[in-house]
Amino acid sequence: MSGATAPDVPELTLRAVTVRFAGLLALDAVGFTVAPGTIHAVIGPNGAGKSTCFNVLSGVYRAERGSVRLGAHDLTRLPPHRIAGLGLARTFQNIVLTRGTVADNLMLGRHVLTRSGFAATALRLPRVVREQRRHRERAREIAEFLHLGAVFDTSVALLPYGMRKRVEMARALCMEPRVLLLDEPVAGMNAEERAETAEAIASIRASLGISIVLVEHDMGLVMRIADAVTVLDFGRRIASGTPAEVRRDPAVIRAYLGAGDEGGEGGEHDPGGDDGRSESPEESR
Ligand SMILES: Nc1ncnc2c1ncn2[C@@H]1O[C@H](COP(=O)(O)OP(=O)(O)OP(=O)(O)O)[C@@H](O)[C@H]1O
Repeated sequence: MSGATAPDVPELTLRAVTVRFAGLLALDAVGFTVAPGTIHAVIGPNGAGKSTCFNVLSGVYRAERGSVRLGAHDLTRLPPHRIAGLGLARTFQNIVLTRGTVADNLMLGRHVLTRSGFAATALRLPRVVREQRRHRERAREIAEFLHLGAVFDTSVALLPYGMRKRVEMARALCMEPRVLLLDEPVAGMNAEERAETAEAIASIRASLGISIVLVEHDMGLVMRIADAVTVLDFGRRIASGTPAEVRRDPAVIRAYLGAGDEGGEGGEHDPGGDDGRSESPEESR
């Protein structure tokens, strides 16, 4: 299913990560490994700890205990910009880009890779101009890869919601990450936009061979494109395995039915179990 893994994509490992907010254990000794070049989904009912996990990975929150490693690098105590510099790029759940053109936003993603300092840039030295041109060409390639080539010079404010979210994904890809962290990439999208985004995520993995960590409520999407799934509930890892394995796991079914009891129907938060109540991956296609 997956294409070749890029040669410099290392394993990403969380070991026994614990995060506490004023006595509440948001993550309780959670661990999992993202194998190079795979799509690894982190799922669970509301409040399970998914966003906390994401924020630990990207350096926004610091683990009280445990560790995060990317190959030989210990990321546990690094600030977000150092983690980004080591090749972890993230998208944000609630960001909706409103300013500049698609190109402007993608060039922001290239910023971490820009060598020229402020003075050289201000003076527009020839090597700076060459470097900028190279970055712009690469940004255009990435835009085309995500079917944004036709709107490269268009203001993002004029684009439909789903496309803006894809610009956000392209911006993260412009950082040339080895691991891409996607925080609810299809939240708020209609069915057509969801399908396009699922296709985009699968082709990022297949064509670029990078690892993808996906936090997502849309179970149809997770079951369809993830290689491995970690399930959290109340800050604990309650299951892990392939999509087929976790959707059959009694602890997972129990966790989601519990969430369904509190919040009405299981709906999109349902794991797609075999009990007939669930939205199956096939149904949501
Ligand atoms: N900054 C914070 N301060 C205090 N409590 C927090 C903070 N962030 C998260 N929490 C709590 O930690 C627990 C885990 O929250 P988290 O947002 O990680 O869950 P989630 O699985 O992402 O939920 P959702 O699906 O609703 O986004 C929840 O009980 C939440 O209220």
